[in-house]
Amino acid sequence: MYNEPKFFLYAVGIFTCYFFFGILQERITRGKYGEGESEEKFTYTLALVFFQCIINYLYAKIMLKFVFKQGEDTTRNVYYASSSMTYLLAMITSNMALQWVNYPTQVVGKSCKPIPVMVLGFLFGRKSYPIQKLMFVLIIVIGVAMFMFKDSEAAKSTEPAGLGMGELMLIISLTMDGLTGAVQERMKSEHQTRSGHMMSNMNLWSVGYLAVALLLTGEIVDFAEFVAKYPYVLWEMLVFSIASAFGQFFIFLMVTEYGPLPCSIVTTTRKFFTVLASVLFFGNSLLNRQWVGTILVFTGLTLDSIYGKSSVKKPE
Ligand SMILES: Nc1ncnc2c1ncn2[C@@H]1O[C@H](COP(=O)(O)OP(=O)(O)O)[C@@H](O)[C@H]1O
Repeated sequence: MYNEPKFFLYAVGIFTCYFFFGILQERITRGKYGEGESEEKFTYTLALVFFQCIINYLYAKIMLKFVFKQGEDTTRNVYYASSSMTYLLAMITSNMALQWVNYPTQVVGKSCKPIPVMVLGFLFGRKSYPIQKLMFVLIIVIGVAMFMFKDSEAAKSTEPAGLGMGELMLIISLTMDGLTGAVQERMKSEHQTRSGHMMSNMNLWSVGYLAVALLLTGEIVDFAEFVAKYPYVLWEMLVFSIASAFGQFFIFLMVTEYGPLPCSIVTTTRKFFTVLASVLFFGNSLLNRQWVGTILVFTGLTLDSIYGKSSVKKPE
């Protein structure tokens, strides 16, 4: 699978778009608005995701109309309704986790994603994997976590060791990622849902949920006041959402053609390569632990690409 040109193309698409996505996201959410006393931060997660989902939806619709004609969609609405809810909750809780844990901890936590995707895919997605696949995925995840883990940052954390709110948010987020994958697995096997349909419908449902949430929380009012003061933030949000739409397009191609598990392996590997590239780019050398992590990631990926192909249930 990994050596198929199409898989490689989708992976490169995800790597490239999410690279820009990350930069733009940081610019918006960590940027400083205003001067001195009146300096403010951007705290409008719901509004940002709302905007993002609208652009994702429009992009999917445009692609469906002009580029990829994907015919009739027979997918049950309950699948779209539930997977978009879990997809949103995964994004929101992983954002919320940042209030309690630092960014590196969040990334390490979320790099375990392939594990809940496998486990919940098995429990609720009617998908089973050979045991060796589970082993290879574990090797990759342990490698990524070892590579990313920052002893110094973790030691500095003000939170007591163990399960705090941040960890709880990450666990909820990972569970939601796993459930999203499980429902997508069902759409794929029962309805052969195509990428454009899945992307447009999941984002449309999400826009609906977010509209309600924006009204109920009153965030819409605060956000409108913020935009009135700093209108250029809308422009930044637009560029960010376009990067998101391009990236998500490849994500949905990957999910519908290869499945949520390979997709989560690619997105996890992407995070690893981003950090590896930045370490090397800035001329830093790898710590011993990071070398071991790197070797584990490459070993896991190689083994998975050679021996991890088959899924037990689904005839290819
Ligand atoms: N299976 C999926 N279905 C729909 N969207 C997904 C899926 N996997 C990832 N995405 C989208 O891609 C974004 C980035 O995913 P990822 O790189 O795994 O990071 P994280 O989940 O930690 O934010 C997610 O926020 C989500 O919008």
